[in-house]
This record gives sequence, structure tokens and C-alpha cells, in this order.
Amino acid sequence: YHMRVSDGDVADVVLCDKYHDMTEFNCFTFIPRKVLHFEIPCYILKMFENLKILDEFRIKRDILTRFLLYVKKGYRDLPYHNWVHAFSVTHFAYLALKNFQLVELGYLSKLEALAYLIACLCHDIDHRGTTNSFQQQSNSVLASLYSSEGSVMERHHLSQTLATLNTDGCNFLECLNRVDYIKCLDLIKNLILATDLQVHYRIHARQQTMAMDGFNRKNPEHRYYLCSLLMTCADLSDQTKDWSETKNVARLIYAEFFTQGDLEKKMGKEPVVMMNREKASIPDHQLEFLSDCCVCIFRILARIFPIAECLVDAINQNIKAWEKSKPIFKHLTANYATSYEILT
Ligand SMILES: Cc1nc2ccc(C(=O)N[C@]34C[C@H]5C[C@H](C[C@H](C5)C3)C4)cc2n2c(-c3ccccc3Cl)nnc12
Ligand SMILES: [Mg+2]
Ligand SMILES: [Zn+2]
Repeated sequence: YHMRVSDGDVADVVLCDKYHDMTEFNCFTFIPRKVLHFEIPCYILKMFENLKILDEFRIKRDILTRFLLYVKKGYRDLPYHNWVHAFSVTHFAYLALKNFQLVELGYLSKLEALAYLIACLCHDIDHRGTTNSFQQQSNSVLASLYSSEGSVMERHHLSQTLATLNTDGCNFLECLNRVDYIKCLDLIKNLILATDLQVHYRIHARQQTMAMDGFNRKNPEHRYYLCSLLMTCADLSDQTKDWSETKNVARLIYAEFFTQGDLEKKMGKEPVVMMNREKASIPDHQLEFLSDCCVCIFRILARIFPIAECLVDAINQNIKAWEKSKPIFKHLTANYATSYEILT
């Protein structure tokens, strides 16, 4: 199953010493999806180096590189849940670590920072472009494996992550002492499981309370809520970029949603409106998602880290842009079969 990663592939990344000027790259306005596909592995290595994480844990660059090249191969060629998404989520984690000074100011330990980056890289490995409920509906192998615990896809992403770590020449964590190694895997597990939006909806209120009361780094619950919040923010960080990016990402997400809807129709099941290309109104649904989900999460983040206010503003700009797009969508949908074609 494991398509080999050659030593040449590893050397190409390890020996690449470009991108010295990271000024743009370190800003929240930087758009990771603009990075050339073949340059992504080098940028990931640069992020780890720049954060001084490799030295801290004596991680060997060639082993980390072999790991991330296998992770890259673990992602499928899907419109949205692909390797570029993994990179864009990891880039946000890097920005948060750097701009909020999460380790320097004691919000995260160095081990939590390492786990955060790895979890972002791996959080959607081997995604099939379908939701957890689709796994149940279609009685998939993954549902039979994990549906009793819930978060079916996220448990699969975690299992694929551990399998990749156990691939020859990929376990860059082997140099951690036993306590840190076990703690790191436990953190990666919690972080990947936190990317199930249903989990987020369940703990959202408590995250809000934590932000109002003030983050207490001595409180293990607060540490869990902060890590989960940072994961969800990273997963949704495309929504904090400019309008053309937001529109482009919506196009990719609905390509997956509508493909699942088409599949469900073929299975004789009625898809939810959000996944039915005949019935979905993308602007309305996106307005709902940005207003009820995204802006709330980033407001909590901004309460803890005031410089994240700019991310809340960016989301509000995108909400305005979706409002303005509605009449155009309404008019064009009359002429087009579906509102999706307008995005393309
Ligand atoms: C822009 C944008 N819109 C999105 C609109 C909707 C949903 C979504 O899963 N909705 C729900 C709505 C209810 C309760 C649960 C389970 C299901 C039923 C489906 C969530 C996600 C959206 N999303 C994501 C994203 C984040 C994490 C996992 C997968 C994805 Cl796709 N990343 N960006 C976006
Ligand atoms: Mg996911
Ligand atoms: Zn994701």
C-alpha cells in the first residue's frame, strides 16, 4: 500500500535552502494556497526550523521530511480535503505560534506546539470527500470500525497518522523521551478529534466562558479548550483571507458536498439541502456558516489574543461580500442550473 518515498525525494527537500525572506509568509494576510505545489514540503520544513522546534526535540530533518512526504501521499486528489488544505491549515498554526507567541508567553508548551503542527498536517489524511454521516448512511468500512465512538473520519485520520509514524524511517518522534513521546501522541489524538465540527459545537459555550473568565494555563480544561479552539481556527482559516480566496474555497468545498449529494441520490437517499446541487443556495448557507460558526470562533480567539481582531474583521468583510453576491446569485441562478456554476 505504501508507495515508496525515495531518498532522492527526501534529499530534494532537506537540501532546499530557498525562502530566506519569510516576512510576507509570517503575516495573517499571506495566502498559503498561492504557494507552488512542489514547494510545499520545503515551506513546511522551514516552518519547523523557524520555530526552533527541531533543535528543541533533536528531530532529524531527513526523518521529518520522509514523514511529511508520506503524509503528502496519504492525501487523496479531492477538490478540497487534499494536501493543499493540510498545508494551509498548518500554515495558520505556524502564524498563531509566531504571532500570538503561544510558547514564549506560556499558552502552549513546546511539546504542545509540536503536536499542534503535526496534527494540522495530518488532520484530514485519507479523506474521501464525504462526511461522517455519509459513512454511517453508506455502511462504509470506516463506519463499522469507528461509528460506536463517533467522529468516524477523524478517528481514521488519527489511525493513518500513527501508521505513517510507524513507517520505516518516518518516526521523527523516536528521539523524544518516553514521557514526551506518549504525551505527544495523546495531544495529537485530542487535536485531530477536535477537528470534528460536531465536537466543536459541543464545547463552544465552555470555550466562550474560558475566554470571558481569562485563560488559566494551570487549568488542564482550559489547555484542552485552547488547543481545540486553535485546531478549529486553523481548519477554518481560509475564511480569514480575502474575498477571492473565500469564493474559491467555497467552490472547492461545494464541489465535494455536491458530489456526495449526487452519490446519495444514486443510493436512493435524499441529500441534505447543503449537498443538493438542485436546492442549495450557497450564499445563504455560507452567510449562516460564517455568522453562526466562523465569526464566533474567531471572536473567542480575539478575546484571548487581541491581535486576532484582524481575522474577525476579515470574516466580517467576507460576510458582507456574500450579502452583496446574493442578488447576483439569485439573478444568475435563474439562468444557470445551479448556484455552484456561478462560483466557477
Ligand atoms: C466554508 C465552509 N463551510 C462549511 C459549511 C458546512 C460545514 C459542515 O460540515 N456543516 C455541518 C452542519 C451540521 C453539523 C456538522 C455536521 C454536519 C451537519 C455538517 C457540521 C463545513 C464547512 N466548512 C469547513 C469544514 C470544517 C470541518 C470539517 C469539514 C468542513 Cl467542509 N471548512 N470550511 C467550511
Ligand atoms: Mg476533517
Ligand atoms: Zn480539515
